[in-house]
Amino acid sequence: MPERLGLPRETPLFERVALIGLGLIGSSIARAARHLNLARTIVAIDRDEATVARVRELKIADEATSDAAAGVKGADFVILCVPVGACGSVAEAIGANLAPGCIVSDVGSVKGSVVAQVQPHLPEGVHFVPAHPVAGTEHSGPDAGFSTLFFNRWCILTPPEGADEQAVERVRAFWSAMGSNVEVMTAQHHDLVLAITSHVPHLIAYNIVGTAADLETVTQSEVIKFSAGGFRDFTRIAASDPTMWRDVFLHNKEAVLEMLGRLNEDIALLARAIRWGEGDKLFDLFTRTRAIRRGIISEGQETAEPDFGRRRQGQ
Ligand SMILES: NC(=O)C1=CN([C@@H]2O[C@H](COP(=O)(O)OP(=O)(O)OC[C@H]3O[C@@H](n4cnc5c(N)ncnc54)[C@H](O)[C@@H]3O)[C@@H](O)[C@H]2O)C=CC1
Ligand SMILES: O=C(O)C(=O)Cc1ccc(O)cc1
Repeated sequence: MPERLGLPRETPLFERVALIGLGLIGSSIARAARHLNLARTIVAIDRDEATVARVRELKIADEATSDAAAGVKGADFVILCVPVGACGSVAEAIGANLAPGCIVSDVGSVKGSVVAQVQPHLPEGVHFVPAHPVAGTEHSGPDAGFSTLFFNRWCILTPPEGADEQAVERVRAFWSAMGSNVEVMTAQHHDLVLAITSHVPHLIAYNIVGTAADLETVTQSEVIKFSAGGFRDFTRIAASDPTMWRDVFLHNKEAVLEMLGRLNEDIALLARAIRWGEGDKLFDLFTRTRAIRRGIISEGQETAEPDFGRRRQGQ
């Protein structure tokens, strides 16, 4: 049974949850929150009128509007689900309308920059608990979301020093109820770890697919025709949302550049091993990396299925 601060399922964790940005992540939260009764009322806010209209059609929220300042009125939990580069302007637009005691959170893939952008716009008495669900896909928009996206995935909270403990626990309870494993760390540590585990891998995917497409000897049809195995996996990642990923790189610049520097050194060593026929070096590395993959699989991250339905029936 996921943690719900000891509340029964009939009692929502929050009264009025305002989600700003109803793309993949925001719409997944809306679906999960409704399915698991985490909010009495869900307010969907998106600046794009077509998205607001689609949210109404999908019936994944109780209210839908493009007016963020009006939409957050009376909310006890507001989650920014917009690209990280938009968090500051959204916080500025809603700041004056946030009720005292309201918890503001986000889902951004970068944390340090989001804290720096958002914090100055939050009035006294509003609690900020940044979050990052380490779960997603290459798809975007309100149709891409699904209620089980966060099940058995990590969600990292990066509360600033001196953050309200009760607010942190309520945000933890929200993500735990959606099936996430919650961990707390500093924003700076988060940005360093995610630079190597997520941001640089995406950059490599964008790069390799771009390079293959640019190669004059490899025509478009051959890239597609022979894209079995490794390259095909890269094309999935490289299909991820351009706005979101542009913002990630611009807002986690230092950590990404640091990790890219390390990566370049290691690639130079690999090139050298290939040039000089040092097969043992290649074999040793590939053996170590295979063990890492097998470790990930045996921890069940790739296989576990959510059981929201069974839980709901108390089984
Ligand atoms: N896509 C993924 O796999 C993951 C994304 N994230 C983070 O979640 C956030 C959202 O990403 P997605 O849901 O994938 O994006 P998305 O592109 O599917 O949705 C973003 C939504 O935000 C809206 N939006 C943009 N600027 C806005 C503004 N100023 N005011 C109101 N609405 C605005 C857009 O109209 C769009 O509907 C990003 O910060 C991203 O870093 C976190 C984990 C995984
Ligand atoms: O689609 C994939 O493989 C992802 O890696 C999804 C993803 C993208 C961004 C995040 O901050 C977290 C998860």
